[in-house]
Amino acid sequence: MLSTDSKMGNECHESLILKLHDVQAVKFGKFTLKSGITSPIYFDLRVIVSHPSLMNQVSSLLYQRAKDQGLKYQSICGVPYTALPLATIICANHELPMLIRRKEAKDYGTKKIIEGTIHPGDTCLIIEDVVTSGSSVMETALVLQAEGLKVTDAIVLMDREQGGSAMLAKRGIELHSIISISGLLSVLLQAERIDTSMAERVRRFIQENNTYEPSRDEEDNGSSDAKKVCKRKELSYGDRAQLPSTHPLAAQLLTLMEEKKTNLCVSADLTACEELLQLADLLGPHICLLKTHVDILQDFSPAFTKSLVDLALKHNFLIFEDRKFADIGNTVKHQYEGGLFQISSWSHIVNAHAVPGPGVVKGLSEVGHPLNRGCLLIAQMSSQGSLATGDYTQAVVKMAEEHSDFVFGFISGSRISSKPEFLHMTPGVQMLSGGDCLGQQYSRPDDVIFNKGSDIIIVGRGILGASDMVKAAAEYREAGWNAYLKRLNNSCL
Ligand SMILES: O=c1ccn([C@@H]2O[C@H](COP(=O)(O)O)[C@@H](O)[C@H]2O)c(=O)[nH]1
Repeated sequence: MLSTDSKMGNECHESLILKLHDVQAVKFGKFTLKSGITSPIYFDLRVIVSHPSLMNQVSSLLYQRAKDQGLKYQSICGVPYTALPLATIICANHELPMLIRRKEAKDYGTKKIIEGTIHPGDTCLIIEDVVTSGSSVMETALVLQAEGLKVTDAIVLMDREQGGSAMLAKRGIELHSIISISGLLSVLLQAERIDTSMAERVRRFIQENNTYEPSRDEEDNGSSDAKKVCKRKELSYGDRAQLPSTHPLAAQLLTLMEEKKTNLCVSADLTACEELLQLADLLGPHICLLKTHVDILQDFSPAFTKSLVDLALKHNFLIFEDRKFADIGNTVKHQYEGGLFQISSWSHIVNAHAVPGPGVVKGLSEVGHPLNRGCLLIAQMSSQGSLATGDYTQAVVKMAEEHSDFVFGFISGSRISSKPEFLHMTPGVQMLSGGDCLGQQYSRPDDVIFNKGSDIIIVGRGILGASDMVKAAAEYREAGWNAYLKRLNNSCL
């Protein structure tokens, strides 16, 4: 048993998930869907109308999610029918104007398709119970848009993670979900409502039945995000290692990635040194980087760092201490070089927030540059509500470019610099998108590497929480590498 909090996401909305199972809003077995496909899982959220406390709980979660996301909207519309009463509760409780979409226009009287007062130019928030392909949300959005309303976001109780979010994103609507299918399965598994074989069957079904089909244009160029950065033929990791402007440590990393055929960084968030060393030895052949949080180790000793460095040499990976320095230059110098951990003596890579200004990089560089160490700047974060966006992210890119003798890349959700000498590393990666209950948000390896143009996937609980960590690491490695190859093959001239 690992001493990590790898099952942390499981208590998320646990009581709600168990209640939904109690009232049979989620069922397991063999169900023939409208499309003719046989599914091992079935959702019928309509039943919750008979459970007022559940209706209240779901409505307040939907409202809270919009609030947490900082969404600005003037009205709310529920997708008919199940989400209609949910939208009503939200609007009544918070005195918000509601719009009702009719499924068919009345053939008498006003012939209206939307009931309520429409103010063209206003933003309307869509509420939905379950999203599979996203088509119901889209239908409602189109009707609202035809009336001159803006639709930028939709909140859904359950995302089946079968492509709805990608389809809606392509059409300019961001989908925010309360429960992901992965979170639901973990809770029901832990509560012994289902067994591992059922959970696996559902996971496989979800993965194999993605409804989102990228357009020809997307297939050719990556998604629209990737298209934005695809201005010339993409260089391979190996080619980028050879560029004269590439930092020597970045060159070493890019070279070993090419040699080992891996762009996987494992986030070894464990609290016991021996377990961490065992993990490094076990997963070493699959990874290019091992990321640590040395300050969560309960039994840290200098001997541990020596053993870790030996394993890095044995398996040819680099060590990245995710220290996130964020103080004035003089202080970070001491934090990096001294104290109990003496990070600069064993960690090839560290990272820093840009908040303090360039002094933080200068301070770290005074220690790290003579040792041939390198630094990543945190330009974006995977956590919900992160403030590292927009102009801040751009300012971080500028800071990196101005200190490229020490800074060689970013922690970011996507490629944010077009300079091939910079590396992009993305945390918040799991096989299924979703999140934990403390704000972590997950994207899939393919999305991160192929669509968003990042270089390295950072995976923690997706691997640490698996019953067979080596198998899981091999799967993430394959997914990340295949996405990279797909990107190379699709890059434009
Ligand atoms: O924006 C960020 C920056 C760092 N992290 C770190 O990555 C891992 C993610 O662990 P998971 O178990 O895969 O969620 C963890 O060490 C974070 O401190 C991040 O998640 N997001």
